[in-house]
Order: sequence, then structure tokens, then C-alpha cells
Amino acid sequence: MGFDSHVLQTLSSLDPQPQQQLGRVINIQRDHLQLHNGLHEISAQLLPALQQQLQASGDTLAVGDWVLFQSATARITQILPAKNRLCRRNSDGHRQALVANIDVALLVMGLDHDFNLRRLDRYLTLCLTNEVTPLLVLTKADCTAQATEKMAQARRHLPPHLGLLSIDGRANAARETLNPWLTAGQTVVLLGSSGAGKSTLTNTLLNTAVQETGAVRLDDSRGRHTTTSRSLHLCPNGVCIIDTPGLRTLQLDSDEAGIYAAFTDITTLALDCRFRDCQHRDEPNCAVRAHINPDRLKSFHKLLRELSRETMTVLQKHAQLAQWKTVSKGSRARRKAS
Ligand SMILES: Nc1nc2c(ncn2[C@@H]2O[C@H](COP(=O)(O)OP(=O)(O)OP(=O)(O)O)[C@@H](O)[C@H]2O)c(=O)[nH]1
Ligand SMILES: [Zn+2]
Repeated sequence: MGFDSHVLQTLSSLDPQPQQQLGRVINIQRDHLQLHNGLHEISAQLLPALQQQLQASGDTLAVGDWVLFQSATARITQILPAKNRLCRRNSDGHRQALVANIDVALLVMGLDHDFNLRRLDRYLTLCLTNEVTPLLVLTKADCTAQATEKMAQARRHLPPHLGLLSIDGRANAARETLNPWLTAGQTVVLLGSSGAGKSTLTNTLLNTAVQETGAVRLDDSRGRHTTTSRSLHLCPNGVCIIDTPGLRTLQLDSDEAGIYAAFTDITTLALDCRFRDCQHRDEPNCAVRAHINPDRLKSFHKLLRELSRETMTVLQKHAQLAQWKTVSKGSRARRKAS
């Protein structure tokens, strides 16, 4: 189930008791938790004290977490420190762990109306700030005549080292295409919007129909949120894959250093800008604007802007709101006058 040197190292520092077992969280429903111990599945619950501890710290258990549980009662007594956790911010600003202990993320995007490179930059940042290898997987290559053109567009937009492929997620050939990217023992998560084809691809990789799939709306290719919980499955080739429900929004839980780390194509070029503090907006001799796709630069600016808004104090937010109101009042008055 993806047991690796990280888990081994963590375990050796923990001193587990004989009545405890190691398991991996493979599914979380509202009040139902499923573990796998390498042999079979186990329905488990958190020890109440551990539940309280999690609540107090604002943390949550995630699919992919490794835990110790009591063999007799199936109560989870300890969560092993994860090598990474992909988190987002909820609408109320709270951190939510999506999945844990991930090696590779397949960023699944349809070549239909789902195709949106700015959204992709968000997912990329999530991966690169957590040391997860991202791979862009464009689905529904069979549905559009523009597959080649959109692939080229994605290639121009993305940093050069990033893996990119297009598939028909329903076809067995997709398994062969993805094979070089998937190594036995690794944990791979599928991320993307609803209807992008994550469950379809999960079924193809598992070679059985485990995950339910659903048709998309014709006008905008939006899915119907068919998948409602994250779940981890073991593929015949030894890869663990986690299918996730489509995210409506992905508010990042990253700091400035993280965003810079995810945009090294920009930060490297920035060394050649004329001004050391160049913001790559309208400064002369800006090396970034000269070489980077404007859309990607927009993503970079937007993510930094979101971050500064998040870290603003309440007073700063009020001041900014007041400033916007004055500006928009002024421009309305000017429009009226002209
Ligand atoms: N033609 C074609 N159809 C696809 C492909 N991939 C997915 N589909 C179809 O797209 C629809 C949505 O696919 P799902 O796999 O349910 O999408 P999802 O990303 O899991 O969606 P949620 O579970 O709602 O997050 C289904 O009708 C699939 O059959 C593909 O590569 N080609
Ligand atoms: Zn610049």
C-alpha cells in the first residue's frame, strides 16, 4: 500500500506496541473510516482523545495517511507524520488536508471546455510546494480536433521540464501511455475539476470499474460531482492511486516562498531584469515579460495577490476596501461627467 523508506524511518522512531498495527487510510466518509493493513480492509475509528487533539490543532486526517491502530478495537491511536500533505483553504479560511503522502500528481484536464491553463498553474503550485511530481494529463483527446493545438498551447504555457501527455482516458492504451510515469510502490493522486475524467482514468489504470463515472453537461463540459469522497486503490502494477472529487475552487495554502518555488521559470529569468526589485509589470528591460507567456505571469501575480490579501490584518482589509470604493466612485463620477 505504498509503504516506503519514509514510513519505515518514522516507525523506527515511534516504538509501536505489540497490540498496535500499521495501516493506511484508504477512505474517509463522514463518520466512517477505512484502513488497509496490506492484507485486508478494516473499518476503524479515531480514539476520542486523538479526535479532540486533531480538532484543537485544526488538523484533519487525510486519505493516504499512515496510522497506528489497536488490533482488537480498530481504534486509531496515532497518526504518523506525513512526508507531505496537499492542503487547500476552505471558504471560511480553514486549512483542509486533501490527501497525504503523495509521490506523483496527475493533473487531469479535459481538452473540451475544461481546458484552462490558469487553473492548472494553481494545481502546479500545490504540487511543487509539496515536493510532488506533477504530470499534466489531458483527457478526451478523442473528442476534439484541436488536441494537437491545445497540447502546443499547454507546452508554451508550462515550464519546459514538466511532463505533458494527452489520452483517451477510457481506452486501455492510456495505461501504456502512463506506464513510464508510474512506479510500483508510489502513491499517485488524480486532481482536477468535476467531469475532467479522473474516475474514468482511475478505472482504466485499475483495469476494473471501481469508481462511478458520470456524463458532463454539453454546453460547458462541467461534471456532476459524481465522486464524493477520496479513495485509495492498489493497481495491478503495484501503484497506489487516489481518486478525488472535483474541486470547485482551489484556494492555496502556501506562503510566498512556496509560490516562488513553484514559478522557478519566472524567478530564474528575473535575475536578468534590469531592476533588482522588478515586479514584471511595466518596468523597462524586464526579462520575464520578454520570455514568459503573459497568462502564466498573470497566474503568478494573481497567486501572490491572493496571498497578500490572506495575510492582511482586518484593518488593512478595511483600508483596501475603502480605497477601492473611492476609486470606483471616482471613475463612476468621471464616466457620468463625460
Ligand atoms: N470521450 C471521452 N470521454 C471521457 C474521457 N474521459 C472521461 N470521459 C467521460 O467524461 C465523463 C466524466 O468523467 P468522470 O471520470 O466521471 O469525471 P471525474 O473527473 O471523475 O468527475 P467527478 O467524479 O465529478 O469529479 C464521463 O461520461 C466519461 O465517460 C475521454 O478521454 N474521452
Ligand atoms: Zn522583470
